[in-house]
Amino acid sequence: MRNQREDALLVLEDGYVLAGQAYAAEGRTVGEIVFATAMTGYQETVTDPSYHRQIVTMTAPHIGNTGANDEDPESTRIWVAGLVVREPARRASSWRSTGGFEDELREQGVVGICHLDTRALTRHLRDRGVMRAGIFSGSALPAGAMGLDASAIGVLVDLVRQAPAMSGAALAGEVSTQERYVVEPTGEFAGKEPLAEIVAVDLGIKARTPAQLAERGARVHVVPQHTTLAEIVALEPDGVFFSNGPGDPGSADHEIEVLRGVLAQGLPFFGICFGNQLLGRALGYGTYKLDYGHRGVNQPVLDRATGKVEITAHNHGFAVDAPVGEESVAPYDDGRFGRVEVSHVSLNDGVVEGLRALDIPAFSVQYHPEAAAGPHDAAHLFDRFLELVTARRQARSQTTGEDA
Ligand SMILES: NC(=O)CC[C@H](N)C(=O)O
Repeated sequence: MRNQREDALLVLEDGYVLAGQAYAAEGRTVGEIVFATAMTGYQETVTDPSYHRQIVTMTAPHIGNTGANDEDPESTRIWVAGLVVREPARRASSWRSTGGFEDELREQGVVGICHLDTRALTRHLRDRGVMRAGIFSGSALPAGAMGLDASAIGVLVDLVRQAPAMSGAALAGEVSTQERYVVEPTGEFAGKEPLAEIVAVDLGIKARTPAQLAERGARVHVVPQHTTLAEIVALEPDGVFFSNGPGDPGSADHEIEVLRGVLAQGLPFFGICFGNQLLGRALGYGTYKLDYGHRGVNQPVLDRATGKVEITAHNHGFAVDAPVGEESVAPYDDGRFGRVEVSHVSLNDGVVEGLRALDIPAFSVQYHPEAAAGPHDAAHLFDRFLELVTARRQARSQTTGEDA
């Protein structure tokens, strides 16, 4: 905790400005400003690689209350481009805490701002849509800026407008692992022959995702974003998984080409979030940018097949443009991948939240069944994937057995 905070400004590309005080590191940062409504899980949020190049506004008014620990991060570093909080905790209190959250952010150089009206900011973003923004504090503030001098603010707005836009951004390669690694089965499956071999393409993967598969008996080969179809096939997987990740799915051409190859081989496929958008695109549907996206851990989603509602974790700014209602023939290549249905929709705004192919073993969801942080309502989707991959493994071993 610090006693003296520097002045800070939050400046949006449309000229909206809020004054506050420096939080975490001082200096300057730019990115797309979004808001996240989770009341818990701030460590999981800031370490989610899908937030790369985004400044995250926490709508929960107190951040840092439970400190920081080494167990909750979802990746090896903090990815958010900046953090906006109403009121930093003055004292961390939790038996799990091993340090302060703000200290952790500062050590990793994350520039933030606090003591500003995050409710007004969130309403502004809901009205106008998410946009680029910058946080400026300490020596990054030009003279007169805190007095809202027009030319000083103009300089900052110009800096914000020079930042790259999220639309069109291809960012998965910037967050993906550079080296392949393996997550072995855990729990009751530890040390046993894996039930299945799964290749998980890391487009910004969260640690809980391979962990969920490993807990169900799979051996998970986590591979870099630039992995080719031939490299995936060489690992002889029983199924392929595409993770969440930052950026615009409309720019992920390499991934879509690889995914079409995976689907054409009949390999079982499961995708989460970015992975759902890429399945949509591989099948020939479009994607589009939402006005302000879904980010939080209490988003209601309807499973259209069962009529059940799941309360789920979300972090997405783009969505798939596919017809909700009757099944449709996937438009790609004259329908070579057969029929598809929108399996899940958001009960807040009707946005497509899941896809299921009816003629090939592929499905995906726009939300986060790995639930880190968030409710565990959707964990059964990992069971569904394991059923697909183990069924294929059994069918394959029977064929090999007959051949032998
Ligand atoms: N969490 C994710 O995978 C996000 C996917 C994509 N970058 C979006 O914002 O919609």
